[in-house]
Amino acid sequence: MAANYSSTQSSSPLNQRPKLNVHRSSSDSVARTKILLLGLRRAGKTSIQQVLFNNLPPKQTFYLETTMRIVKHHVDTVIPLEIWDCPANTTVESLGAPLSQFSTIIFVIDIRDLYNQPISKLVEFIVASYSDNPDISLEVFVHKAEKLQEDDKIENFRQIHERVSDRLLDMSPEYEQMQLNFHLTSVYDHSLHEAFSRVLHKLIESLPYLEELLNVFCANSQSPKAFLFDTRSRLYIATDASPVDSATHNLCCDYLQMLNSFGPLYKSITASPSRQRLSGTSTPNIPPPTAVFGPSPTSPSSRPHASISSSHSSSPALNNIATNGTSRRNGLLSPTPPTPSTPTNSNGRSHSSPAQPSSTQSSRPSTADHISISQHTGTSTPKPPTPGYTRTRTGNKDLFYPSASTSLAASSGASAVNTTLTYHLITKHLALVALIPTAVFQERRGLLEYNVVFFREGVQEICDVEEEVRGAG
Ligand SMILES: Nc1nc2c(ncn2[C@@H]2O[C@H](COP(=O)(O)OP(=O)(O)OP(=O)(O)O)[C@@H](O)[C@H]2O)c(=O)[nH]1
Repeated sequence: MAANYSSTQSSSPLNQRPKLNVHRSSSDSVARTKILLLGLRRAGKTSIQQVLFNNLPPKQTFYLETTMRIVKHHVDTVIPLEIWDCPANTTVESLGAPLSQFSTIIFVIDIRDLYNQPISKLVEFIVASYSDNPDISLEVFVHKAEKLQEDDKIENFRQIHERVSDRLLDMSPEYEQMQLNFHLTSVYDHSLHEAFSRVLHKLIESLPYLEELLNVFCANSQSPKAFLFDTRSRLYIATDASPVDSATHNLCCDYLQMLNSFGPLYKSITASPSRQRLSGTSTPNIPPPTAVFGPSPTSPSSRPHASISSSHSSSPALNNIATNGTSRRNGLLSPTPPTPSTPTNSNGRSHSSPAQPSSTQSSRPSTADHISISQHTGTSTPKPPTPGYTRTRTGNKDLFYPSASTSLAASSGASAVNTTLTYHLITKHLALVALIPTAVFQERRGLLEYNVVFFREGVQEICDVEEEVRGAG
């Protein structure tokens, strides 16, 4: 039920994405997307910023001091953000910058605050945005939702929504054109992460490409759901086309949090500080594991050498993601549905199709050492990981990509499918978290990781373009 009322946005975020509105400050070399965080005193603005981007434990928000002046926070995720945490008395005039500079306004209202004051303030900003920046994305976080019982929560949420709409309609029917999105949020559960992720999606120009990569990955890896997460904030940057259900999102978020917590316990002998310095891609959250895995990379190229391409799609990375049970035809890897009758050896190797990359580690791209060890706990509670990593060398760069997995026991019924939750670091700050049927994970592990290589390549290309635009624009 929560999923139904947590956000009132009706159409796809893709349709609502405003034009790229970025500004470079004199002290900053990158152009940042600006987000305005507004609301009355003690509404929870600073808590939201600190919990999401500073890893502040929710309980410690109690000790935050009142914000006396505007504080600008720089956040580097898939797009560079500048979040303005404003004091309660900020007005359009005292803001010190035109609203046209901002891409999004997030207005925070305490869910128990049904009085006029917050609604008047919100309406003031909506009216000003209408004339200054009609493309701005207006988001209302009805916050501290966990404080109320389910029925009261829904009722208060409805009332706040209704009062804002009525007030705008009373002023002028033209304000109805302003698209307002309401979200129920709390720092004490995952609703805040889910809501902020949805806000972020409207700002990511490259979202359709990331989504397409995820769609292709899911289709070819038999994954029912995959997320691309920002590892530090645990916001999901993109997901595949299947609907997001809160339970799955929460599970993936928890797994990421657990990996973030346990990551520092793992250390690789091969990943010496000098190597990590050389790479410039140390992974602060999940350093590589203690064991020494596999041989050192020998090829100077990070690109897998499989010469697989397709004329059907514009992205080489998309084309190259292989399916479970692939066959090589005319130099292409093309999908063939896995046939149960195909004889396989204990490693899942198909005897009928020697060219299949799905079955063995050795058939994976030769220049990437793929070693990842999964942990099968037989429980749905994520346990400390036994991560692995992929090491890839690009020119003089030595890149480490930790990976981990845990199996989740099917809840009930003989027909229930056991699922494995997998984690693969994709870029310095982005990770792919996917649900994979355990049977597929065990039997087609090589292929899965093969697909991850191409997925990673696609995402890195997109991030490079984004960086180039922001840096040069
Ligand atoms: N129950 C609950 N309390 C919250 C939540 N978020 C924030 N709080 C509490 O609300 C209080 C105010 O939080 P702040 O983040 O300082 O609020 P603010 O809007 O920045 O306040 P000002 O700086 O005065 O404008 C703190 O005691 C927080 O612990 C939430 O989701 N649930």
